[in-house]
Amino acid sequence: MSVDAPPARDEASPPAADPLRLEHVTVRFGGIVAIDDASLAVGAGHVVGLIGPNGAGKTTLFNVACGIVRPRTGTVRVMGVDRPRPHRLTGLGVARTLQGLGLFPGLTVRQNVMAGLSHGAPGAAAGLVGAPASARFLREAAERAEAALERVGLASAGERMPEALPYPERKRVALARAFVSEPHLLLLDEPAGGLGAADIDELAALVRDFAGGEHGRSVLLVEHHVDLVMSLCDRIAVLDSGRMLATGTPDEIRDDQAVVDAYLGVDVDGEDAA
Ligand SMILES: Nc1ncnc2c1ncn2[C@@H]1O[C@H](COP(=O)(O)OP(=O)(O)OP(=O)(O)O)[C@@H](O)[C@H]1O
Repeated sequence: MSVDAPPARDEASPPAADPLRLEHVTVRFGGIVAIDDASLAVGAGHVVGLIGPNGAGKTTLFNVACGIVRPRTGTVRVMGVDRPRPHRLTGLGVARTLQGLGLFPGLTVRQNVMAGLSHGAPGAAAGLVGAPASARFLREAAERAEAALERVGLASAGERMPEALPYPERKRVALARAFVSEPHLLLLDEPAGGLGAADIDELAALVRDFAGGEHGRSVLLVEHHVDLVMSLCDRIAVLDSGRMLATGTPDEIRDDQAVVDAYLGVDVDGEDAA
């Protein structure tokens, strides 16, 4: 990393077009068709949920959006850029969290969050503690990391090692690492995984706070926790066996018989759909 200051997002000018647009995407792993002609858009200022049964292809489609999986066919546009590589995402105003944690075990909590400001992919975190980063970069990155930690309720955790924190707090460190670059588009893969009800409520508040306001920030949320998706999302897309089964508002998805049959099974209040 050789920049002089952490990347700043221009809050006054969110993207005019959809921050994320996937069209007719097909992904195969050997003989398995993981994604079959699926399309998905996340509009400016929208929170979009991606749900579906185990093995439906949610993480694969998420990884297509992140540039980690290259689809065989289809259009992938992220912040107006065609099929950007993962290392370009931060520079484009995109941040992501992955399933699980993905924290760097040898770095402090603050350094982990600072890594969310680096443009380079491999070795990016090392750049934060090594020679190439300037003193000014490190000072500003540390300040921004502290602000992000404060935002997720971990103001005093910067000097600690992630493995010393309880799992829900480590999940919040991962979220702070995504928030620190002040992205226009946030991609979250199962952020509620392993969390209890109180932590899920806090997560919902943090995502709502991120997406709200006049800045038009957008979120793609892959999640099994249907109540969270229903309460947070403007629109929901439902994948089943790699195909897009339905897209719509939470109410439309809740009432969609094909979705109920394939995935929901019982309504979100916990009563039998039948
Ligand atoms: N790297 C891979 N190699 C081979 N098959 C894969 C690979 N990744 C995913 N698959 C297969 O692709 C399909 C979609 O998997 P994916 O993990 O995207 O589903 P998912 O909806 O995220 O599932 P879950 O909810 O269990 O996380 C599955 O059949 C899976 O076994």
